[in-house]
Amino acid sequence: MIPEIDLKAALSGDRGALAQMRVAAEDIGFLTVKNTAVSAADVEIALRAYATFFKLPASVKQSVDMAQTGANRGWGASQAEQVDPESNPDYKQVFDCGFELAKDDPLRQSGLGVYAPNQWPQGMSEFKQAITGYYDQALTVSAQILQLLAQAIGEDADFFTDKFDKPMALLRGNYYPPRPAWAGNKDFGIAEHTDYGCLTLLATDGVPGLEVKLRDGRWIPVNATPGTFIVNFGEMLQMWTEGRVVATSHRVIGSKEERLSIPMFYNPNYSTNVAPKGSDQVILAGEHLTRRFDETYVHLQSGT
Ligand SMILES: O=C(O)CCC(=O)C(=O)O
Ligand SMILES: [Fe+2]
Repeated sequence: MIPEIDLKAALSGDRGALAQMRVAAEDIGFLTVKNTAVSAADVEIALRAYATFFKLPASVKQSVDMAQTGANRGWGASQAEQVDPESNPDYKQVFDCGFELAKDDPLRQSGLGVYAPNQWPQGMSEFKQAITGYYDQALTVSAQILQLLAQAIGEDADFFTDKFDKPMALLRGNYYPPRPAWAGNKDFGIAEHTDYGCLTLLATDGVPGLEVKLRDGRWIPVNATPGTFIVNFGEMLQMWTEGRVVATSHRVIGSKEERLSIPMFYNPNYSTNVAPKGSDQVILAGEHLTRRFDETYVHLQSGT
């Protein structure tokens, strides 16, 4: 039911893959992708690095707690994020890192949270190396998938290219501990939500957990083992394409088994106009994204 695309074949012009891409983008909002330049072993390196980080004592993780910097860089504790106002804050923990601007880029002085400096825990150079290595790989694959998407929806293959040369791309490690004994029906690993940006490239450790909401309201599981990826589209792209590309709700309830997932949230340059294509409005990608982050992070909400 969820289309699966062979990326290598698709990039060499397989028409069937483009048709699949169109169904994924316009109907379901999800696809799985295999045969990319990122191998299972590459993903395992990133998974192992995150696993090591999340097992550190809370006191060490607190040294890079994002609640201290006000930007989404570093560690986010359990309950730091509430993606669904109807549910309780999520019980997952996260570690976020983002795009590194060039040293002489004037945007570095801008103080924009979406380009904030990364926060790496002291004395863990292997962790930093593993995660930044995977970050670059995930950027490449995300850009390739967007190229296909552009073609699938009738744009030039390079429609997105210059709009993503300083991408507000956020790589996240999600750690879901076993579902806590106290968890009730308003508690989730991550509650029902749609992603905020354009494209999400998700790797997981293979433990099931992700569920996607169909139009009839049924929830179906989607799984991918290291080396294959789950891809979905976000609210910004839905708005930009006048609803042609759909942002589909998803969630993780969680189970007895702990689980790791690694989404790359791939978003355009801050100043890209992502207003509906046919309109004469101007909506800056960076402002749109910042507003959605502010609504989600418990530490950025006023009165809490
Ligand atoms: O862990 C997953 O499978 C999904 C995570 C997710 O939806 C998110 O981080 O936005
Ligand atoms: Fe998500």
